[in-house]
Amino acid sequence: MKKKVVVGMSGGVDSSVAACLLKEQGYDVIGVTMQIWQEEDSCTVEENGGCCGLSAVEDARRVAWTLGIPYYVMNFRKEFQKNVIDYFVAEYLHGRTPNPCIACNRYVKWEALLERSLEIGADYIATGHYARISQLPNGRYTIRNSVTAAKDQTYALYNLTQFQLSKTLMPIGDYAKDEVRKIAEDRGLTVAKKKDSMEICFVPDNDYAGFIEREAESVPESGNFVDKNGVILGKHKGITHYTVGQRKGLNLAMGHPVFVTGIRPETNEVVIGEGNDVFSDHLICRDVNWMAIDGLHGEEKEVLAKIRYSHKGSPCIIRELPDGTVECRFKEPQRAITPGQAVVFYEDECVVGGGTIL
Ligand SMILES: Nc1ncnc2c1ncn2[C@@H]1O[C@H](COP(=O)(O)OP(=O)(O)OP(=O)(O)O)[C@@H](O)[C@H]1O
Repeated sequence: MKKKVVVGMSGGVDSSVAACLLKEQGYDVIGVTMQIWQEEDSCTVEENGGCCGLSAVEDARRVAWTLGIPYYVMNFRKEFQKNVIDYFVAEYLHGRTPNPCIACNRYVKWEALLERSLEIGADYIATGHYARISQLPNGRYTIRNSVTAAKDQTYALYNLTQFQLSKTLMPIGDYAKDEVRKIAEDRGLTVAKKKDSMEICFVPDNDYAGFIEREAESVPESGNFVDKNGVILGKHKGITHYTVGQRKGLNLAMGHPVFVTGIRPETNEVVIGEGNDVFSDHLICRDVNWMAIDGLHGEEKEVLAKIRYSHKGSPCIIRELPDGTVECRFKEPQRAITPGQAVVFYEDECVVGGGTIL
């Protein structure tokens, strides 16, 4: 009997081609668009990057019709609100810089969608992510870099569980973006030339602070910019406007470039320093999800660590601390290690694991 796969269709070219390739490989394919954020009738592709609005649904439906596969829209707004929006707002209010795509992947795209897909008799779910899933000789599942380094999305997928990986297909990871567009064009899929989506789909114009002010129960108040000795340098607009490493928009005339080096929610202070103060050669992370290995078992390990989505990765040694957190010592100091962001460890292009920077 044909294996059944639910493909998460965002109306973009990548997930459309994922559905198309799986159909051609002989799977019984079902297309699903998750409604996760905006109201259906108030949202356009331009506004939200095409992840869940009416035009995304129309595009996905048209592709499903062209491919001759069943297509459904499922409501995941509650799951998205709780696991992504509430977390995003709370992290900023605590002076951290969250990565909502990682939370969305683990808890909404995988936990919620996989659960519902299994309930309707599917064997797998699939997405149009630029990453490849493999099973290692030790039996564990891991995620390997996409063949297209520029599109690689492994960083945002480090938090998937072994069970989730064992039930997932990512057929796009073997292709370059222009190959994906070519496949779409050859098969007559109307989304072949569609623009790529923005980084965070639910924040219009990248205005995080404005979004948080609309979502949070109370608006963050103005407070002091201080130097590392506590000397007051000026007034800030509220801690949610800042992230570690930030230089622009500080409105501080110090006569030389200054940067945010820390955020102190307990005293409502933003700490300011000079270029050198933004560099550090170590970090500690919590809630580590191991992927290629099942833990360090008291050993140290040399890996490549990425400290943000756009970071190219830097060599470091990791070791587990008695409280279960993991320490990461870099060979070279790194710029703007930011609490709340993920650190993801790689070995031979495979995700070893990752956690949240403290
Ligand atoms: N609202 C949604 N409903 C169903 N699946 C989704 C949705 N949003 C994203 N996905 C799935 O997650 C994958 C990665 O999402 P991302 O936002 O990075 O899109 P993308 O790389 O622009 O891909 P696409 O071209 O398919 O939009 C998509 O390819 C799709 O499979």
